[in-house]
Amino acid sequence: MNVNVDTLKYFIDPASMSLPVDTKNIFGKDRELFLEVGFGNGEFLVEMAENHPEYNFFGLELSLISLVKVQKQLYKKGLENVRVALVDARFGVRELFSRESFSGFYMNFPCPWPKKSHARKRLNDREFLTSIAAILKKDGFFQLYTDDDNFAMDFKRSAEATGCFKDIELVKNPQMGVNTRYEQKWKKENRDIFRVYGVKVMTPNIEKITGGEEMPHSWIGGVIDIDNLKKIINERFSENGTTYIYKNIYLDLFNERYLVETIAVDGDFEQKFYIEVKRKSKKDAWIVRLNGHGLPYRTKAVKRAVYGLAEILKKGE
Ligand SMILES: C[S@@+](CC[C@H](N)C(=O)[O-])C[C@H]1O[C@@H](n2cnc3c(N)ncnc32)[C@H](O)[C@@H]1O
Repeated sequence: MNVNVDTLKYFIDPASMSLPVDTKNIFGKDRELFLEVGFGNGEFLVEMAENHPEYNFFGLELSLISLVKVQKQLYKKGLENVRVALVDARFGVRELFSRESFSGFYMNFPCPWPKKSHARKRLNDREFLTSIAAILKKDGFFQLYTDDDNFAMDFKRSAEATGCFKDIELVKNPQMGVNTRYEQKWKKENRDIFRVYGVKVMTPNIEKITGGEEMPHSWIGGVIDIDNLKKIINERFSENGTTYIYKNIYLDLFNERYLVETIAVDGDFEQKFYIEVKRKSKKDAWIVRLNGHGLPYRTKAVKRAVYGLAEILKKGE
């Protein structure tokens, strides 16, 4: 079965909607809501959704293959109470949702990234646990399963450090499992399994890098100076923790426009996208705006890249 219009109903593209995601309306029915991060083959997400039609479930994944697989399963089973998005959970948990919108957070066998050089990829630092605390309701819970004792201990320590959770516990080889592919795999190898659990008591304040629905754009009257832009291709512009670089210029003669391939980085969140510079003959002006295909999240770096490009092109005015 290929992905079709029906399987796509489960897919949410948060970059193309105003944030936070309207979790009360995207399911059609407002029910208590649970989040799973890194659902992989989706055994847990699908089983939970099937066993609990009274709840809604949201899943975040980085792997497109996993996302497609899960959508097919949901469609086959006719489930209506799940939505999935392709997004890095570090960004997604912090940026996509309203405060206090979930009753529970699940993460099963996340990649442990044991190498020191990969530490930033581990989803168990204080920053990540603070983001989890922000989106959980009071008395909501987090639950982690992992085969990696260091990962489990760091997750627990980070949860404690936030001051946002109570009843935090780390249990070795708990009676109940989650029966995912990775749990089965590690159990076959006789590895120990760890469960970390905690209950939310306090909502922290989080500073988000997204916000507002505004689509950054700028008008330039008359002539633009493309030569000016060519001179700064691959130059790095940095300001207050944001960076942007214009990588390439493509001329689209047919549509009287340029597409400028751009990379924008907020902290360690990188996005690649196109800024469109299009002539509007009626106004005898050019508009500089985000290209609608593959819209990025409108972070500070993305907005600065759009307005910065307009300034560079204006030099020909
Ligand atoms: C080891 S697999 C576990 C899959 C499944 N939960 C299980 O127990 O079988 C880890 C999963 O997390 C996903 N993942 C890794 N980093 C992620 C991130 N930053 N955000 C969202 N998903 C991520 C991977 O794509 C992969 O599917």
